[in-house]
Amino acid sequence: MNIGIIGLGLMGGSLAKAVKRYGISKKVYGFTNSEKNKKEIEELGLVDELVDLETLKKVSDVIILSIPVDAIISMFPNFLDIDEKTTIIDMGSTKEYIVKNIPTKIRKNFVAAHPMTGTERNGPKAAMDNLYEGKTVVLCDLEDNANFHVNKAFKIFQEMGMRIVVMNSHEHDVNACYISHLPHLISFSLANTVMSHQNPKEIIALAAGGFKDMSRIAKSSPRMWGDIFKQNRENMLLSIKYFEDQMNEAKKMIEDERYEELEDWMKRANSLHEIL
Ligand SMILES: NC(=O)C1=CN([C@@H]2O[C@H](COP(=O)(O)OP(=O)(O)OC[C@H]3O[C@@H](n4cnc5c(N)ncnc54)[C@H](O)[C@@H]3O)[C@@H](O)[C@H]2O)C=CC1
Ligand SMILES: O=C(O)C(=O)Cc1ccc(O)cc1
Repeated sequence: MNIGIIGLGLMGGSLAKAVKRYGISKKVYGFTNSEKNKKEIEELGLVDELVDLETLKKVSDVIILSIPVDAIISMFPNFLDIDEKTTIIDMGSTKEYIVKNIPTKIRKNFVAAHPMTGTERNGPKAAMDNLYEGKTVVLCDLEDNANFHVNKAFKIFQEMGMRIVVMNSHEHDVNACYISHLPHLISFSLANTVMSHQNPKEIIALAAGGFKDMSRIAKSSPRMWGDIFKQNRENMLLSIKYFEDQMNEAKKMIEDERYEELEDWMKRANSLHEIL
């Protein structure tokens, strides 16, 4: 089998490394729309060959889309003439909007996936050797795919040492919102709160582990996250409301000096770690 990867940043570059290491792909082809990245991809030796999109479509048995979630949607028209045996897999962080917009002609070929692994870094230099091993990948709405394509996707992810979870795309987006999208928004908010202070350097000079833990993902790509917040807008708005409710509850208890209640509130938060 030959795999073609569109977008060779953190996710695509790491995937290229994994499929090569496990011998999953005879040859690994890549396509990027960025001249700057081409040089880096070649210097890092991420793929066997960088090709244009039309060539990638012809030579690949499986096409992997590891580009921002709005770019995935913009790519759809390019795939209307692909061979019925070509599998397309997207790695986007949102799923419902993507699945809803897959053209009927390629719906059976298009497997919607979300690897639950990553970092705050982006671009080809962020590609890692062991990003996927032992991690979970969510596959969505598989009832709309042909078995031939589902089996190919299972084979690739299993051979990379991943655990597969199957879920509908709506449920995926609700869960991903609370476990990933809201935490990223909170981290961006915390970073902006500190950066809006009159002397952020003085504050940051005191930063210990807790602040570093909570602000690491505020370094993530605004381009990538802007698309995710847009595509998961409804779930984001609801989760922000619930988060505001918690902040307001804490604020009120501090205002009213109800410190025993505040402790109980924190004890309830501690219990998360009994199930994490
Ligand atoms: N960063 C993370 O931790 C995770 C990201 N994802 C998803 O994976 C996808 C890729 O994310 P990353 O690899 O982190 O981003 P990245 O920014 O590191 O890499 C994306 C690459 O795609 C290229 N690209 C953009 N539009 C393109 C187009 N139309 N044609 C060809 N190449 C194009 C860019 O030049 C860039 O190098 C996104 O959909 C994201 O939501 C999923 C799980 C984790
Ligand atoms: O860096 C981290 O801790 C992440 O949570 C990375 C991440 C980003 C986006 C995803 O869709 C999944 C994982």
